[in-house]
Amino acid sequence: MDHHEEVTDDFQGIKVWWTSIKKDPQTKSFSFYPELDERRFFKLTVHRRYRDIIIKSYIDHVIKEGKATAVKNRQRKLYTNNASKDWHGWRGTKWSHVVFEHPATFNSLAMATKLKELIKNDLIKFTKGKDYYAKIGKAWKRGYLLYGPPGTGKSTMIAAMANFLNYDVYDLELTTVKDNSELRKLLIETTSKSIIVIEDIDCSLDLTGQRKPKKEKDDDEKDENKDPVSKKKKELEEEASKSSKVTLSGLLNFIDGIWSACSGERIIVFTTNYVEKLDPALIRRGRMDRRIEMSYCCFEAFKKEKEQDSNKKDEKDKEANGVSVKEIKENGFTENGKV
Ligand SMILES: Nc1ncnc2c1ncn2[C@@H]1O[C@H](COP(=O)(O)OP(=O)(O)OP(=O)(O)O)[C@@H](O)[C@H]1O
Repeated sequence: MDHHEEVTDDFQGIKVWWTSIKKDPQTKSFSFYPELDERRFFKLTVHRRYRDIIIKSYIDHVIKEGKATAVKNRQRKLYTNNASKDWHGWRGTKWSHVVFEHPATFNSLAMATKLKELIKNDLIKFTKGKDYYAKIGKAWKRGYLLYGPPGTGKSTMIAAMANFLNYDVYDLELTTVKDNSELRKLLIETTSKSIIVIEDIDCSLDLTGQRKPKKEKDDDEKDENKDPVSKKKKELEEEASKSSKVTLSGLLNFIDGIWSACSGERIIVFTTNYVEKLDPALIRRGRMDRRIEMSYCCFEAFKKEKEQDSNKKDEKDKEANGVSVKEIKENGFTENGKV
């Protein structure tokens, strides 16, 4: 707002006036930073008879709305953890970030509408649950397990969740975390209003809690048939990996423990392609509040996809010829709704 600009607001039928005021410095001393000497404030004017209501309720309401708007307008971030050798030194940080700009939304996600609504309601309930979690004495956190074959939209779902809630995303790569103590330090540094993601949990930790990089695991079978040099190299690598461990119990304890001590809302999402490989302790209720199966899309979801494709095609055709294409071509479905 400019100097002396005025806006009005309405609160429970009461009209209030806000005026922006700028005051120049009283002293005539010379300053290299003149703008720091300038004083700006807002004057609130209201009829005398509403003074009590405005002081008791309106000011709180304005502060709350202000905070919500700041959260909505802030640039969200996608964090990835650095290896511990990069944590120290004057430029050292535990997490690196880029601006999070994934376009996925629940609208663009091809999935049964009922399930989408269920997830959205669950998320909304969670964000409004501050008092509830405080009352029951539990950390304000929620765990989701997304499982299903590759390419069924698990990562897309996480992006849609982050966009829906306006949360930051922490992509925690466990294969670069040496031990439980490093994991603890990383988790403590996460901020509230964030989603912590551990993708392909079955590849990052095996059932004994030992780390194992995904690529290594995929190559295991091929390596068996290789020459003795490769075999020896693999043995040495395995030895090295054993000396640095993030255990499953460590991970679970931190999730349950650390965040009870930290205030603020956090969601943790695990993804896996092989739910049957996971330790039941990881996926029991209380640790993973919701388990969501991502599968090849049902009829409803497929229809949505086709509609979107058709809309995109419409736009393109309009650009090219000035005519719209209405027809959605028939596609093959099986009777149980899977494609
Ligand atoms: N249900 C879906 N709705 C919209 N797009 C989808 C859906 N499923 C997959 N896709 C698209 O397919 C691609 C792969 O999806 P995504 O990476 O989310 O799958 P994933 O289950 O996380 O795979 P992986 O297990 O290999 O990590 C993305 O480009 C995404 O847009």
